[in-house]
Amino acid sequence: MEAFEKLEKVGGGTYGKVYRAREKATGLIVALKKTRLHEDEEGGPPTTLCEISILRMLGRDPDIVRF
Ligand SMILES: Nc1ncnc2c1ncn2[C@@H]1O[C@H](COP(=O)(O)OP(=O)(O)OP(=O)(O)O)[C@@H](O)[C@H]1O
Repeated sequence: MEAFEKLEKVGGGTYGKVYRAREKATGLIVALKKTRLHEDEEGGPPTTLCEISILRMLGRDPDIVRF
């Protein structure tokens, strides 16, 4: 999170908030999604892991971040 500067909130879904943000190193404007993580769920919430795995599958698009 320290690598990004939050600019403003652009939306919110069931699982978290989405911010317009700037990557400090490159100046790139990105959508930053902050999800609620529950410490008692080992490895993270299933819905968040599912979304990350789908984004990884789409990872060849230059507009989608790589994990
Ligand atoms: N890449 C993006 N660029 C601009 N706005 C975005 C982006 N991603 C999300 N948003 C905004 O944030 C909102 C919430 O997105 P998020 O992915 O958290 O939830 P959702 O999938 O829309 O809803 P839910 O999780 O409830 O099904 C979106 O409706 C949209 O307004």
